[in-house]
Amino acid sequence: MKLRFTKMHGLGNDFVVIDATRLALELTPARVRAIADRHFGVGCDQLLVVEPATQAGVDFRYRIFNADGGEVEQCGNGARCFVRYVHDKGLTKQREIRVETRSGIITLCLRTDGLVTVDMGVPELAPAKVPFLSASDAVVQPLQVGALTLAITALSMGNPHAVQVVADVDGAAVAEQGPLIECHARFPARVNAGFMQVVGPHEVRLRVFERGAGETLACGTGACAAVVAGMLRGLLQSPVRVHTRGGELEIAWAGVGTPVLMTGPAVTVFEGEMELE
Ligand SMILES: N[C@@H](CCC[C@H](N)C(=O)O)C(=O)O
Repeated sequence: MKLRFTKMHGLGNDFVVIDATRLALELTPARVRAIADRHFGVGCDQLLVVEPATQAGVDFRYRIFNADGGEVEQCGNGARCFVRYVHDKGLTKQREIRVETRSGIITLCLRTDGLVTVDMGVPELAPAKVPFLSASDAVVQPLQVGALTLAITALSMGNPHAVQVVADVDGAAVAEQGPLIECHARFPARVNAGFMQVVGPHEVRLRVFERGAGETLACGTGACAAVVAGMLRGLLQSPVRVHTRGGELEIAWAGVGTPVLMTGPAVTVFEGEMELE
């Protein structure tokens, strides 16, 4: 079966995007892994699928698959690419759309300056909602990783995040700690591991070891989670400029119980056709 796709990225977090609005597409984990494979497939951190909405008052269904084949709840950089894609492909003329994801409805806005602002929803702080196994709801919690006790903030941006503050993000043990945190027994759904260096009250540097994809050049939900964690810890004030290895995002948050707003670019790289077995 031949399948048309578009290659996109948000700050180097790269995606294969497929229009399944008029196509019944069976995406098994093995098929997703084959598409995402950087040597034998197209290559991407995540596969994004555009589907018709299944409920009233929503424009599309937005599905997200990690490179490891697992379907997940949310992807921030992907959300910005999603609105650019449906607009560029003529699937909608609206610059503001509402899309359903596994973790609820989010609103995406393609601005006239080309940047995209996404209302990523209200962060979940209760450990059970992350999910994070903990009897305490303290903002900073100890997490035993090998011989180290890390101080993490666990929260959900629709998907699970564990954020720690580091002195120097370039020297952070992302490759060593990332896989151990991702699969830590206290995160039953696994977790995205963020390493944040605070530069000032409105500026951080961030690296994220993503669940199901490894370290990516940027993680949109990771940037939102880092800013929420930093604000809850009293280290940051909104808005915050987040420097990732792939570029910059601006994150705004008015505080507990309010949604996080993420603004950044969305880029189309090329179009193609692949053989899907
Ligand atoms: N790159 C994404 C997050 C993608 C999903 C994540 N790896 C997970 O498993 O939750 C982003 O930009 O938010």
